[in-house]
Amino acid sequence: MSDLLATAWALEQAGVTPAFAARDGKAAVTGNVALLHLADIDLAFGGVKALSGVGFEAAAGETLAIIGPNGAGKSSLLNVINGIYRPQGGRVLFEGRDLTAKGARAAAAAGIARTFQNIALFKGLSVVGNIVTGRSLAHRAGIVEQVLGLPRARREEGEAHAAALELLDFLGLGAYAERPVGALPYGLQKRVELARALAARPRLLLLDEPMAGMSAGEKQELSDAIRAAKARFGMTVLLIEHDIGVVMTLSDHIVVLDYGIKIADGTPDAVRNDPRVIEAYLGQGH
Ligand SMILES: Nc1ncnc2c1ncn2[C@@H]1O[C@H](COP(=O)(O)OP(=O)(O)OP(=O)(O)O)[C@@H](O)[C@H]1O
Repeated sequence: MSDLLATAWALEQAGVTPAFAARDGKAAVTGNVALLHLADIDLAFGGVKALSGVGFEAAAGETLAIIGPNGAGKSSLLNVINGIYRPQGGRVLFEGRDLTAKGARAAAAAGIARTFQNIALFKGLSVVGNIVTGRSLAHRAGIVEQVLGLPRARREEGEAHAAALELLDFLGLGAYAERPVGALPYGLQKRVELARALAARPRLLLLDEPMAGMSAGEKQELSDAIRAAKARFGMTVLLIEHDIGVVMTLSDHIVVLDYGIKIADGTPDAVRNDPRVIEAYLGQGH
């Protein structure tokens, strides 16, 4: 454990909020303040060690890619960050708040949203209907009010619908708003999933293999949509991606895992030339 982390934990024990964002004022790669800080994460499934002592920082506003061969622990790491998995060791700090093992609802409420490797949309529901569900966390009216259609619930529903349409227009999906999601081509469904995650107005957006199964043209469109969304909403993006070309053009910062261990952490240029990274990929036949 670093001295800094030990100090922060001691402060927390004493009831003082740890201020990782103030770590020399900066995060490692981009020089911005750290939004997410993972420290010494250990995760095992029975005898299988999925993650061993993994730690890194994501700076506010950067695009961070997690890469590594199959089985390296990438999806497990994402599930630790958004509270689905409870690590056996280590800490997840988001904006200085300890989210470790607090669960997926706490992570979502703190401002972390995600998309899934296999599209997780309601296929029979319209595109706009799917986006409105992405905003549900922001709804303040209770379920009883919603069922009874009381004024605040009705107003919030109207606002959510208008905001969803605006978001769809922004992502070039306005023409599909009333179409059932299941009837759209795969590339458009992936963009709808991005729109749904953005509807929650996250400060950290987790993307699990967003380009999987896409054509070159669809990858380009989704990359452009991610860049445009970042420019408009200013959030931090953390993505898992196998397409190294996409990773190199989209990311400011890359963390490389191999067998559950972090083997590299730096800028695309530094990581691309790292002998350990080259060996990990060549050794696995990538
Ligand atoms: N729910 C689970 N139960 C048991 N073992 C698991 C579980 N999830 C992951 N593992 C194991 O943990 C290790 C890391 O898996 P993980 O899916 O996180 O890797 P990954 O880098 O995302 O792989 P891929 O690129 O193939 O998606 C693997 O050995 C995997 O078999």
